[in-house]
Parts: sequence; C-alpha cells; structure tokens
Amino acid sequence: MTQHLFITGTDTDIGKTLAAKALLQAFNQAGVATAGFKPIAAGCEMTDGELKNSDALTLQNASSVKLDYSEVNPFALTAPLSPHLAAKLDHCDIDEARLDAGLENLSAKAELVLTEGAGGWLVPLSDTRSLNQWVAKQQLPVVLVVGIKLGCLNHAMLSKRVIEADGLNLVGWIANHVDPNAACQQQNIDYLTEQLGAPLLGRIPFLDGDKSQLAHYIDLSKLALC
Ligand SMILES: Nc1ncnc2c1ncn2[C@@H]1O[C@H](COP(=O)(O)OP(=O)(O)OP(=O)(O)O)[C@@H](O)[C@H]1O
Ligand SMILES: C[C@H](N)[C@H](N)CCCCCC(=O)O
Ligand SMILES: [Mg+2]
Repeated sequence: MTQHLFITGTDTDIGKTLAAKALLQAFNQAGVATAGFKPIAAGCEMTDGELKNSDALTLQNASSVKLDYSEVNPFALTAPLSPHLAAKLDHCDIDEARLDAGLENLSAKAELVLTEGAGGWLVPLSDTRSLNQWVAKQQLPVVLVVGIKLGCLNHAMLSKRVIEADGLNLVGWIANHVDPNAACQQQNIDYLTEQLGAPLLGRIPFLDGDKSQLAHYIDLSKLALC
C-alpha cells in the first residue's frame, strides 16, 4: 500500500520544500519509489508555454518516479500570494476533486507520495475552505517543518494543536536552521523535542552554498508509518 506524508511548516518560506527534497532523497536512497506532489502552487512563471513553480519543479526533480509537471502540480497559480487570493486573480476555483484525483494518480505510481502544502497549516483555498480540511479528508500523516528562529516555538505549538484537533497524526518534525544568527537554537530544539510529542526526523543546518545533497540530514528510522 502506498505511504503518504504531508509536509507542513510553521510559516511560508521556512524550508518546507528543502525538507521535502531531503525526505524524497532519503527515501530514494532507501530504494523506495517516490512521487512529490505540490497540489497548489502560488507564484508561478510561464516556462515552456506552461505556468510552473520552483517548488513543484524541485519536487518533480527529486521524485524517483518520472512525472509530468501537471501531475506534480495541478493548480499552478500566478501570483505569489495566499492561494485563495491567487486563485481569485486567476479566475480559478480550487476544485478539491482535482486534488483528490491528483493524489490518487500518484498513489498508483509510487510507494511513497510526499505532498507539500502552501504556507502554514491553515492556509485558505477559498473564502470557505482551507488546505487542512482537504488533508483531514485524506487522512494524511503530517510532518511539521520548523524554521528555527525567534517565534518558532509558538508557531510550532499552535500548528501541533490544530493538526491534532483536525484528527491527524503528527508523525514527525524537522528542524531547519533557516536563520544562522538565531539565538538559543539548541534550546529551541530541546523544547520542541520535549513538547511536540513526535520524533525529530532530522536537522538541516544553515546551508550557505550547495543544497543538492540532503538525504544525510534525515533519519528515516525515526519515522513510524503504518
Ligand atoms: N537550511 C537552510 N539553509 C539555507 N537556506 C535555506 C535553508 N532552508 C531554506 N532555505 C532557503 O530559504 C528559502 C525558503 O525555503 P523553501 O522554499 O524551502 O520554503 P517553503 O517553506 O517551502 O516556502 P513556501 O511556503 O513558499 O512553499 C529558499 O530560498 C531556501 O533555499
Ligand atoms: C507565495 C508563497 N511563497 C506561498 N506559496 C504561499 C504562502 C501563503 C501564506 C498565506 C498566509 O498564511 O498569509
Ligand atoms: Mg515550498
């Protein structure tokens, strides 16, 4: 049976895509057939006659299964905004049936489907729906990426509370050192290790240069999937 992970984060721009790439590379090295999914990408550019987004391209390239762009990213929205605003500007409705179909398609092709959200846990898709509601409908196990910086403790604990209130399983978290100057980084990690009640799957240091090889930052043995 296909395994799933949904990658959320404490905010936008805190390293969900980098952590997703690290996880995909770790699974690839373990011989697992992987597919990345970025169901909704806001902030796309016309590339070869098609709207494309850099997160989705990263996931497409890091997947071991060969996938078309549109399979990785069914909703490619232009403006780099919250999806509900970007969709309005593009006169597009985010039809969740298409998200369901996209996930089902990848489930048939891969042993592990890794889905990256947009922004944080409660990001809106429309005036009445938010992405967490779709994740809850799909019952996807959740990995929380914490961008280690001042403010992350509150954001991480709020995310945990709502993920669990949504009836979902927080199966792990990843500490991503996005801010090389953040104070008390180890103390923050110690606090979250204690408080999140989920395994720390890896720590990604601040990477000044090459970000191509990331698998060694992840310990898949910490991940209990059923
Ligand atoms: N550990 C790190 N070291 C150095 N730079 C990092 C690190 N993690 C992330 N970055 C950089 O920070 C930026 C944001 O990272 P990323 O795109 O992975 O965030 P995100 O949470 O996926 O954002 P979005 O909400 O747009 O999907 C990128 O330029 C990325 O290269
Ligand atoms: C455009 C950006 N990089 C992300 N893809 C979308 C972030 C949405 C954040 C919405 C919010 O919580 O205010
Ligand atoms: Mg991203």
